[in-house]
Amino acid sequence: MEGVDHLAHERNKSEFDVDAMKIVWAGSPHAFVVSDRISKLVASDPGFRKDNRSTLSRKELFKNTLRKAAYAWKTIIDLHLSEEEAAKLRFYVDEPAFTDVHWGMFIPAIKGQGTEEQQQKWLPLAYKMQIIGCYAQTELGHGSNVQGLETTATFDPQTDEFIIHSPTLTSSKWWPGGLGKVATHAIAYALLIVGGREQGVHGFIVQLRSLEDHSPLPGMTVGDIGMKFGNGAYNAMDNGVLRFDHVRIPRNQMLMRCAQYTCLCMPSDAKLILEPCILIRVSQVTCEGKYKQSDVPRQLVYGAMLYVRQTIVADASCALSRAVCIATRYSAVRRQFGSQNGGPETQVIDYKTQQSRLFPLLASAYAFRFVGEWLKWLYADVTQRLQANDFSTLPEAHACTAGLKSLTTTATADGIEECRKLCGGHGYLCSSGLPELFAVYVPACTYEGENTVLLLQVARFLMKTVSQLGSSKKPVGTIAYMTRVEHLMQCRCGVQRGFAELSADLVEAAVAHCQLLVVSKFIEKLQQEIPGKGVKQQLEVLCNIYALFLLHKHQGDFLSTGCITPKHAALANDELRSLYSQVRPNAIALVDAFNYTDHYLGSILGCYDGNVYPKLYEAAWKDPLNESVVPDGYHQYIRPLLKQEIRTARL
Ligand SMILES: CC/C=C\C/C=C\C/C=C\C/C=C\C/C=C\C/C=C/C(=O)SCCNC(=O)CCNC(=O)[C@H](O)C(C)(C)COP(=O)(O)OP(=O)(O)OC[C@H]1O[C@@H](n2cnc3c(N)ncnc32)[C@H](O)[C@@H]1OP(=O)(O)O
Ligand SMILES: Cc1cc2nc3c(=O)[nH]c(=O)nc-3n(C[C@H](O)[C@H](O)[C@H](O)COP(=O)(O)OP(=O)(O)OC[C@H]3O[C@@H](n4cnc5c(N)ncnc54)[C@H](O)[C@@H]3O)c2cc1C
Repeated sequence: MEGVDHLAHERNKSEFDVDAMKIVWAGSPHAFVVSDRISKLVASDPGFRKDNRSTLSRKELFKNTLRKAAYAWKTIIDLHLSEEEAAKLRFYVDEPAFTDVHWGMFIPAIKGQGTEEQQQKWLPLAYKMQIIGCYAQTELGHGSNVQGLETTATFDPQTDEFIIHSPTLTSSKWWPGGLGKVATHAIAYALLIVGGREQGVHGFIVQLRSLEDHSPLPGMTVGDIGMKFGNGAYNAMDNGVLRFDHVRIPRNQMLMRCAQYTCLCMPSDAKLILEPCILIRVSQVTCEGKYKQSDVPRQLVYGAMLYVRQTIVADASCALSRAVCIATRYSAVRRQFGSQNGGPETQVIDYKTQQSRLFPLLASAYAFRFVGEWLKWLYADVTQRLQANDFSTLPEAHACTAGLKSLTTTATADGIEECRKLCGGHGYLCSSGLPELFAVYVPACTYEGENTVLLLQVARFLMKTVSQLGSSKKPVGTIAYMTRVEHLMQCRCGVQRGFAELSADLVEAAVAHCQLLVVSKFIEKLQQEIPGKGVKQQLEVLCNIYALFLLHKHQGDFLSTGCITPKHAALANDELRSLYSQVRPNAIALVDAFNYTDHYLGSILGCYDGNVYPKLYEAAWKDPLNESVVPDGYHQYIRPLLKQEIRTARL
């Protein structure tokens, strides 16, 4: 029944102002208007169609992505879209592509690490897409261990050039998105050697391909690294391999303004303005071949990763909310068992077991949204401090971005898979949208810092803080709570002693610290004024679910450390069940508040009108396998079997 809203009765049950919640979710009235307009623009344009993606071969998929990227760019130019609108358009086009890395890493790296002259030269080209960039850090042999990178950049004072070279097989660049087939330029990271001395890893702008015919420049061996997990949309991304054979680049292509901090201003209407505004020179190679290093922390060389990690945290809530929207709508449509006197069966969303798996994920989507907002603020704050030569909060900012990137991406990847299971058998169909969402999302647990490696960084920061608790240096900001934890105050541990041996436990402590951050930022959000009938109440319920679910899941830890009694644990569980009942009538409206179009969701199970079965049935007939009634291969392989002619058949 086309045009009928099968979820209307669910929407009528809701107890809060959905439109007001949409604004809370978007971040501001302005952000909502932009997001709403651009998502509808993309959804209504057949040029951005994506429902046929899963049937394409890799080559077709890749070419289709190139077409879409070019079409998106044309749309951006023709409609004179602002930077903010253009970013939203790329988001809603929802196709992993070289453009993600060009806009998300290449440009921010030049903005942050490039000198004024480098920015003036390269940024206009990159903004107009007259050059396309990638971010080439990882190598075949080393990803996590950045200091272990083997590519060399040796300064030649005779010619005022660097010689970029891959001395070993393992030094081949491996993984960078966009590198394989598209990028014309790279920010390549290499071990700097000046006057025979190694000076650590630095970034260099290197042209890879001719701007005339796209052929690799002399000394470059470059290609794609092959098919990736899931056979789905991420294969539209040309993750690449690159080997340098004594490639020469001018000295002025070393990124010498090493404070990679891009100023991120958020005025009250939360309109995002990205401006490069920090000028701290960490290191420099002069034409005489002198390496000059200033006394600012060398960690500033990792600033690009800090920036991208906070964008990944913001993105986690988008991916998780998308999966939760699909699973919630489908759970309200799907009925199994429980028919009374020939009446309808029970909606699976009414089963307590379904609620106890689904609603904590709904709460997590909101929780990650708000902690992502806060992390943007933290990043803006550390940026301003660095401007004033105040490096004191850099370790905290690193711990927060690394830890929250790890926590939110792990929970989101697991959550998407749980949503697939919550949809039963139909969740396994590509037309549910969930297999592809999982395949595209799950590498977020690895890229931009493998999640366990990042948690070890948080653990190291926590141990350092604990070791200083008795000193005059009082912990502030996100670690201020430590002074209130008595047994921590009595600890006298060093960072190194026993760290490796206890690292598995320390990683758990790091997760707990990050969870505390998520919960406390949700609570802080609720302390703000939140307009709209019933909106704040709904968020309070979700916040309590998030916190109590964690307490329930980790009650063993809470009980064994004496933080709670068995009675508390039982009370928490009772309260959770009651909170699930409070969410139930509002569940559909709470996912409607994400304001996702059917195009963006890309899921028959999650479609707005809940008209699932006719759509599933119709989609099945569109599968290429159904183009003929008798399949190709019948005469060759099936008939001989059936006719017992298999021994004589030519296979
Ligand atoms: C389809 C896409 C969908 C969604 C994406 C959404 C949004 C993203 C937007 C745009 C991105 C576009 C596309 C994304 C898709 C893929 C792109 C992927 C790109 C990449 O993966 S690029 C490669 C990333 N690589 C890494 O992250 C490597 C991880 N390793 C490290 O960071 C370091 O090597 C490590 C582990 C920190 C170790 O450093 P080191 O060797 O120096 O050792 P130490 O432990 O001794 O540390 C020394 C000291 O420095 C401090 N520190 C470390 N890092 C930082 C930092 N970043 N900032 C500040 N300080 C740092 C550390 O704490 C130590 O301090 P201490 O001495 O203890 O005081
Ligand atoms: C889809 C995708 C896109 C990517 N895009 C890019 C890109 O555009 N540019 C780019 O430069 N790179 C890119 N990468 C590479 C990515 O950044 C690295 O894969 C990532 O940093 C992890 O490094 P690794 O592969 O060396 O993992 P490894 O470090 O080898 O991890 C393997 C295992 O070892 C463990 N481990 C490693 N070190 C430690 C330790 N010290 N203590 C305890 N355990 C440890 C890890 O926890 C993990 O379980 C991409 C990767 C993927 C999957």
